[in-house]
Amino acid sequence: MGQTLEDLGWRPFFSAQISEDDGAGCHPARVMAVHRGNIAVAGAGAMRLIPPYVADASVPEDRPTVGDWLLVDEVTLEVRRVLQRENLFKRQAPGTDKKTQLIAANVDTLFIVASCNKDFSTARLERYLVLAQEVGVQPVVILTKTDLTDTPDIFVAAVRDLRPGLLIEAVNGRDPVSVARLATWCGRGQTVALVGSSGVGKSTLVNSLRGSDGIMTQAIRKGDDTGRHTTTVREMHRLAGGGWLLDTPGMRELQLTDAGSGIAEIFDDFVESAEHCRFSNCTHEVEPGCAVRAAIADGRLSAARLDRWRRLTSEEIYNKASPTERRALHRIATRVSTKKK
Ligand SMILES: Nc1nc2c(ncn2[C@@H]2O[C@H](COP(=O)(O)OP(=O)(O)OP(=O)(O)O)[C@@H](O)[C@H]2O)c(=O)[nH]1
Ligand SMILES: [Zn+2]
Repeated sequence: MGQTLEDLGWRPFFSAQISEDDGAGCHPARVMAVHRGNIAVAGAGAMRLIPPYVADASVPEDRPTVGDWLLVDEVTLEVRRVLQRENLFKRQAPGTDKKTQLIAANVDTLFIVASCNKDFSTARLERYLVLAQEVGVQPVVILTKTDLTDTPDIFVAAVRDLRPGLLIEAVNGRDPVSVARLATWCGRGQTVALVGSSGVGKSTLVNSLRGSDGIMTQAIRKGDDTGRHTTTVREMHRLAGGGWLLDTPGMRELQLTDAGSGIAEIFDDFVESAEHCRFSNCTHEVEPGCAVRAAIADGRLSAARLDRWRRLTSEEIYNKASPTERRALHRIATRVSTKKK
């Protein structure tokens, strides 16, 4: 195939992690797909299926996920170690044990997809921006279905208001010429991932970006002879421009977890304002001397954003809570709503 490590996204951040001791008998390879019993890795040589185990893995984060760079033993094909990641998408499995699931690693750009129609929601976009912030990945908001509105500028302006300097592209996802403007982030060795709610046009975008399907994914499928449905694996798709796309159901369903610092950064104006409230535990609802309500009253802060900030903050508390704490939160929530009646 004549593929180089650079084509796969290899760069100084990773090569700097290889020491002379590592040198002999092992080589770097990137995880192109994760199946139930093995992982597909690609390096300077051919794609191979290898066991997913790492000898001294103790926490889930030590295990390889799609997008990871590994040092693989040339003879035994064992994974010696997972190289330090530029970033990592993960989530807590639903249920009580809250096991950590790794979704994807080493993503350069997160496409946050929204459509120019009634489904458009800045609150949702804000959640994804928090996620990008938390993971440490560059977000680009992609507004789709520009062909279905006479006023795409209104949508673009609404997104621009969320955060100064935010990268925004408005496209008709079905038109390859229009989608071509996303090429900047999809070039050789670049990795992009995609989030956005159902129906906004992610698959359409993916199809336009992929052009004719990559040889990579076909090679992986051939090795996966169980005929398993593709949604059970996580894999990278080759893009026409030489980049890589991570599009998995897990990626699409990502929720905010441990997003505390991300929320604080996006709502830094609220956090700062709240420091001037008379009471440190001010809920900014009824308390006297509330600096946040004062700022809203004189137009420095927006009431709609206060609402979103509250929702994100309370959701974060809920996500971090243990099952017992969650039950307690439920009780409090029900008590509050009955009191209001
Ligand atoms: N007119 C127009 N239609 C679009 C555009 N993008 C997507 N669509 C249509 O919108 C519908 C939903 O698009 P999908 O690409 O399936 O949306 P999705 O985000 O992948 O949805 P899920 O698979 O549910 O996550 C399809 O009928 C697409 O043809 C666009 O830019 N313009
Ligand atoms: Zn207050």
